[in-house]
Formats: sequence, structure tokens, C-alpha cells
Amino acid sequence: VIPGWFAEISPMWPGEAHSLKVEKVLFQGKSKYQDVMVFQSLTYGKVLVLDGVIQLTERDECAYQEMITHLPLCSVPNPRKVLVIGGGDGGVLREVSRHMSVEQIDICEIDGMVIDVSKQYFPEIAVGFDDPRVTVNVGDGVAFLRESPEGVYDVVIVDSSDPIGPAEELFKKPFFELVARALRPGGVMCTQAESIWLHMPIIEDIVSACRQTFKGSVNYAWTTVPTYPSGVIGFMLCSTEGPAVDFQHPINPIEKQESNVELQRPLKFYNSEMHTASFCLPAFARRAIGSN
Ligand SMILES: NCCCN[C@H]1CC[C@H](N)CC1
Repeated sequence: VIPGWFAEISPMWPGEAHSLKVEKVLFQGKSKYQDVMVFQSLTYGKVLVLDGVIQLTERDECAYQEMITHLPLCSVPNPRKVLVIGGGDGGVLREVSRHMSVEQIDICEIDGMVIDVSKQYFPEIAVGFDDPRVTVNVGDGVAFLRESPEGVYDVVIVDSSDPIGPAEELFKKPFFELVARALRPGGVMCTQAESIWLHMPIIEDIVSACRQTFKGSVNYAWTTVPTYPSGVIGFMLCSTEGPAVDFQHPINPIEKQESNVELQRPLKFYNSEMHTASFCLPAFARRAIGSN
């Protein structure tokens, strides 16, 4: 380890490690579930790290939070009820609250320390918790979904960490079945779906589990996040049986939504062209994932 540098070393991306110059460590703790660290980087602002894995940086979190939120929310005509599994930093909540049609935002985050640390060190991200439509549940997303009534949500966003650690169950078919049950007919799930450069086998397993579970459409999208491993991150977009969803051509484009939030805090990354482009895959990924 080079003094003054944080290297993201993990068995999930063997032989490589993205590094960031550390100015100062701001917080180090251990929750019931994972090690939690915050450091001030030289060039990416503050950084949140869980079990040695970069979750977000102030400089590029907009790419991930805006895409994982607006890809599903702009794909359904009038989203009213939204559930976020994970997302304890509050960034997805901040993005969901841009949608004026949304009336209810539930979040289920397993680790309360992530919420507290985000509120203290990332106020621009944790601002999402301030929206009056938000109800916070601290607990396991699987248990939350088991207790949820059927057919409630228009959109479920699974903003998870990686399959090694507390989020392991969120990449498996039983969980996807619980999400499908909690969605209304034609409802949409969007999950964090790793990197086509690093995790093709995991992605193929996720795609096949989703194809068996979601009888509407199943699509894979991806975008660039410089501080995630290999510099990209993917998303699984799935809809249940019901009104067809054309993920590639948003029917509820963000540009058409008159929301005063837009004026105070304009989007930094997402727009309708990036939305459509995010479903274009390189040959090796299209062969492995297929498309329907
Ligand atoms: N809400 C913060 C993002 C959580 N998702 C990340 C996806 C990529 C991973 N290597 C780390 C977490």
C-alpha cells in the first residue's frame, strides 16, 4: 500500500485496484454489518467506503444516482409509489424526489450507520431524506418485501453494494421474486448490475434469474462511473407482466417534468439521450446478455 493513497483491492476484481490520493480520513467505524470509512480525496471530494469498496464520491455520484433512478422512473407513465432497497446514502431518494407524480417513497436500508454517516459527511446527498414523502425503514430488504402487500409499487430501485457482504441476497432469484410480487402489473425494477468488463458470469446469472421472474421486458443498461471498478456500472431494468415497457425510449422524459427542483439543482448527468444510449451494448455483452 502506498502511503497517502487508498487502493480498492478486492477478490471481486482480481489483479486491479483503482486508487485515490487521500488528503485526510474523516471517519472510520464498524457497524453490525460492515466497516464504514469516509475520507477526503485530493480530486474526487469526499469518498464513502464500505468494507474497503468505494460506494460513492462527491465528484461522480451524480452519474450512478441519476441513472439508476431516472432509467426506471422515466420508463413508466405516472410513477406514484416508489421503493428503494439499500441506498442509505440518500442519493437515490434525492433523485426520486425530482418526480412530481411520486406520492410515496419508501426506503429499506439494512445499515443505520450508513444513513448517519451520510447525513454527517454528505449533506448534498443525504438531502434526499428531507423529502416529506420519504418513509425510512432500517432493516433487511428481504424481510421488508416479505411483509409488503402485493402489487403496491410502480418502481422498485435496488441500490445495493456488491454480492460479497450484506447485499449478497439481493442478487438472487428469491429476492427478485419478492420484488416482482411487490410491484403492480407493468411495474419496473432497476437494480445495480455490476460491470460487463469484470462480472459477465454474475450478470448472466442475474439476467437469467430476471428472465424467469419478470414476464414483461428485461433489459441491461450501463454507464460510466470513473471511481467504480473498470469505470463502468450496469443496471438491470425489468418489468412485470402488464402494460408493455419500452425501456429504450422514455415515455415520461425528465425534460418534460416541470419541477422547480430542476431550477435549484439541475441534473448533472442524466438526459433522455443518455437514457436511450445506455442500452446500447458492445458485441461481447450483447452476445452474453441477449436482448428482448
Ligand atoms: N449508493 C451507492 C452506490 C452503491 N452501489 C455501488 C455499485 C458498485 C460497487 N462496486 C459499489 C457499490
